Amino acid sequence: MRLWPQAWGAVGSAWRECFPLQGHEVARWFPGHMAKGLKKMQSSLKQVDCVIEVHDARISFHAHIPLSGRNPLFQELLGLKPHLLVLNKMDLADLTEQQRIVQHLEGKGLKNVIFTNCIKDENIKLIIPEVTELIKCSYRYHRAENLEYCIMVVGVPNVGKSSLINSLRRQHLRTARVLFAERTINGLKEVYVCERPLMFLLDTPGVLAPRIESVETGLKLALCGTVLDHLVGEETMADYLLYTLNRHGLFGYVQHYGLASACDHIEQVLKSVAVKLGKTRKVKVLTGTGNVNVIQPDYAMAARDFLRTFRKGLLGQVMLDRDLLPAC
Ligand SMILES: Nc1nc2c(ncn2[C@@H]2O[C@H](COP(=O)(O)OP(=O)(O)OP(=O)(O)O)[C@@H](O)[C@H]2O)c(=O)[nH]1
Repeated sequence: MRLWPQAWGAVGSAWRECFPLQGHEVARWFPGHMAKGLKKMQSSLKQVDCVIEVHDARISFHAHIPLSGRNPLFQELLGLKPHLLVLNKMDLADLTEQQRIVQHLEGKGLKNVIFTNCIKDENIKLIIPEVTELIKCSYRYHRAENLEYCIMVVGVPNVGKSSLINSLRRQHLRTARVLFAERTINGLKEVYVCERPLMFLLDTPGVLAPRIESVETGLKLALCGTVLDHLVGEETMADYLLYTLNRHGLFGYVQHYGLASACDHIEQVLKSVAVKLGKTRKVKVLTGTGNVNVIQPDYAMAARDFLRTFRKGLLGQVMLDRDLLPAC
């Protein structure tokens, strides 16, 4: 829900112009355990006709950052394959500037882009015809004689790769009958998704670019559930979320939590959230007369709820990359 600040008595409020990023070590948030997954993907690429890269639509501008940064060979092979970019979770994204996003991505060489919602199967039917066309227009090397298509689905963790595969199966397989025994290629599961044309998708583990360009990018990825929240810190993430919502004029949180007004101070917001949810905790305080138990708002629980509510889309649709949109 988009409301203007004055609706909540915040007339004249100046929202923070920037978020304090110092003191955060982004490298620590993104564990380097992804090399194994990359290796499996790299060795399977020769048996693949097309790559579907899935990204979170809320961070569309980061979609041109190659997943494969560390491994030039993988990147090279990936570059030879037809490529479709799926910007998923469109239901959670503010797509007011969809046209400009698509133009920006085209400028970066990403010409085939489809926005999807895998929960409601929105735009899913566009994928197989697009992939088929891309393969038909490409050179398949030694696979030219092969009548079945093998598509690799890649993307950072939690963007909806498995959901996309399930959604494609829902849309294209009329029968629950298992027509093909499950196969694996280099340990990656191959899933039957379509009969005509005969198409299999290769599910891959979520893989992140080895180096995240900035703390702010790290925070955006974290808000999208790409890393475990506790590695970044729920309260830091909640603060970055509040900063973003206020800057974007998204004050749905005020109504959702029954706050008196919009506010840019995370501590105050989390306090109100905790009180509203009845989340308190006992803390021992040392006084002159000994230990006393004091009831305090549970800020950690409140931060978790704030993030969960945002991820369910209950605080409004957001484009986390809005600041990166090039000026017209
Ligand atoms: N709102 C919304 N949620 C989605 C959509 N697609 C997937 N999800 C949710 O996003 C979460 C992650 O989806 P997965 O399909 O497990 O993502 P993944 O990319 O396979 O995750 P990894 O295996 O960790 O790499 C799940 O809770 C899904 O229900 C979508 O289009 N909209």
